[in-house]
Amino acid sequence: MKRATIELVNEIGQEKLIDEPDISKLQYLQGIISETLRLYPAAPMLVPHMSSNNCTVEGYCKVVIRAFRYDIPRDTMLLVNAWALHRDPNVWDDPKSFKPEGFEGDEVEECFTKNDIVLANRPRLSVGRHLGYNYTTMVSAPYGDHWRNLRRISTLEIFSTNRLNMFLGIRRDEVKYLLRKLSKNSCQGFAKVELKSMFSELTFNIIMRMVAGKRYYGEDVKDVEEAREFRELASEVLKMSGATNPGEFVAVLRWIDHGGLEKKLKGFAKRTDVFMQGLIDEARNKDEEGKKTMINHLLSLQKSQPEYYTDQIIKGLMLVLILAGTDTTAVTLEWAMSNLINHPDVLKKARVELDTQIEQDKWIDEQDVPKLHYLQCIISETFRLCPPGPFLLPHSSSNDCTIGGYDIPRDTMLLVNAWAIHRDLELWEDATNFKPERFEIGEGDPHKLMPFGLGRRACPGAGLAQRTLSLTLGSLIQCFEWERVTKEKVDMAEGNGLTMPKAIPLEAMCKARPIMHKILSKSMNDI
Ligand code: HEM
Repeated sequence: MKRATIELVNEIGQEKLIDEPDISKLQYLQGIISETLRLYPAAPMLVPHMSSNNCTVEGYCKVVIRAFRYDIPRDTMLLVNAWALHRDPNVWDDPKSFKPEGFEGDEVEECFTKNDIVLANRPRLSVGRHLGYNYTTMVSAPYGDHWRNLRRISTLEIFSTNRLNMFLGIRRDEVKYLLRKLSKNSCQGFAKVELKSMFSELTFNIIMRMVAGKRYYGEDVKDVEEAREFRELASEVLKMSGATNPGEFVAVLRWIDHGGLEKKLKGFAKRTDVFMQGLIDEARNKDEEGKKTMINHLLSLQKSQPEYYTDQIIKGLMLVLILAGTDTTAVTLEWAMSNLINHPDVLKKARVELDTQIEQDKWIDEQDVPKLHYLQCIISETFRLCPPGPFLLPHSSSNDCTIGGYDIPRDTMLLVNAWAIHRDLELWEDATNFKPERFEIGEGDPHKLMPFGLGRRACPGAGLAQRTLSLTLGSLIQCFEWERVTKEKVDMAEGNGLTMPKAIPLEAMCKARPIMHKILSKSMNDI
């Protein structure tokens, strides 16, 4: 009580009544609430869950220091004993005592750690100032109430299971466009295809159809001029968002840029803003309430809460989805296919799984994915060896802190070398080889694989990315035979860029399998 009172007086003063925006400053008060919920959870067994399909529950047991995996049949009731977990002596020090300060220590798990809070900030880079509407978008905003608000909006209005299910039709439709394009010359025999640009078109079309209901790449583009402008902007935006002034990372190099990057970013941000505003105005003028695009949805919320859902917030959200949600997924698909083509045995095993788990002649659907364990392992192994964000995104310390025994001053930029952690010989057996099987038996500590980051600032789009990856990769394996263009293995050299691209875009030989003819013969609505 005494410590909480001192914190309140220090952070708020004696005259002012506490208000909700003050809460983020009151770490000890939050510790008291967390500690109360730990010892006295209001729902000790949570609420019963029910498995709607056969599934596997995987985890890591700290008591016996090994991973476990249980096969659970459909219609099983699952009760989570939160009360017992909260008092487990293998997880908590002195579990029966009431100690709010435990939530300040580094030893406490994941999102409760002090470092997770201290490092949930972002450095103020030029990209965030110009393209990120002066650090107000979800990616660039400092840790605080505004950022929390954006995460809340995105969790509820964009990435909720309900919303993702609503957009399933778009993902299926776009994957079908891809399959059709690939099968153009490959129905009679093997044909050479360049996959990088196809994956890029797929992910841009998926995101832009979700955001604005527009297709800007490939066939069936409605407004050719608007699409051309978008494509030009998109390719520049991706280049620019990865652009950094070396001076922002190493102070000695500040002289290098002379303001060149700043100037470019400024002009470019203006053009992007005009384009996004155009899309919002168009949706507003048409007032298509029933149309289920993200813009329409956010505009309907704007009507009831105009102070919250301003045009700028909506444009920021659109931009973030385009920047963070396209190239990342496209690059992962390209690395995954490169790995598969270099490992025909893995490709074969994945196809056998698809052919046995999915009814004959039926095209894979997102609902089939939980049955496709090996496909999931291939995606995890691709993330391990080829993380699209090798350094995650830059974090910044909002206070002095200690990381692994090092004293780190406030406002230090932190880059996490996920690429190196994913190949650390102490963490992974046979670390440099592509072996999806390692994930079949569980790979120990789940935190050592971090393609989406960890903690508060972790990627909110992971669910959407996983769905798109599974459906696309599953379809490519199910519908085509794949071979290398030459006898040589696919070159796996890494190029430069914010999202780690392949240095040489992937080309491969593909031949349509019989199921492709069935898919092509059905109309979009039948499949
Ligand atoms: C394979 C696909 C993807 C990968 C590997 C990936 C990876 C990441 C990583 C590493 C971060 C930074 C985490 C950190 O700061 O520590 C991040 C942040 C973010 N990602 Fe993703 N991402 C992917 C797809 C997506 C998609 C599809 C979307 C949305 C459509 C998305 C939206 C975001 C946003 C908004 C952030 C910023 C979160 C914040 O700062 O609060 N990502 N992502």
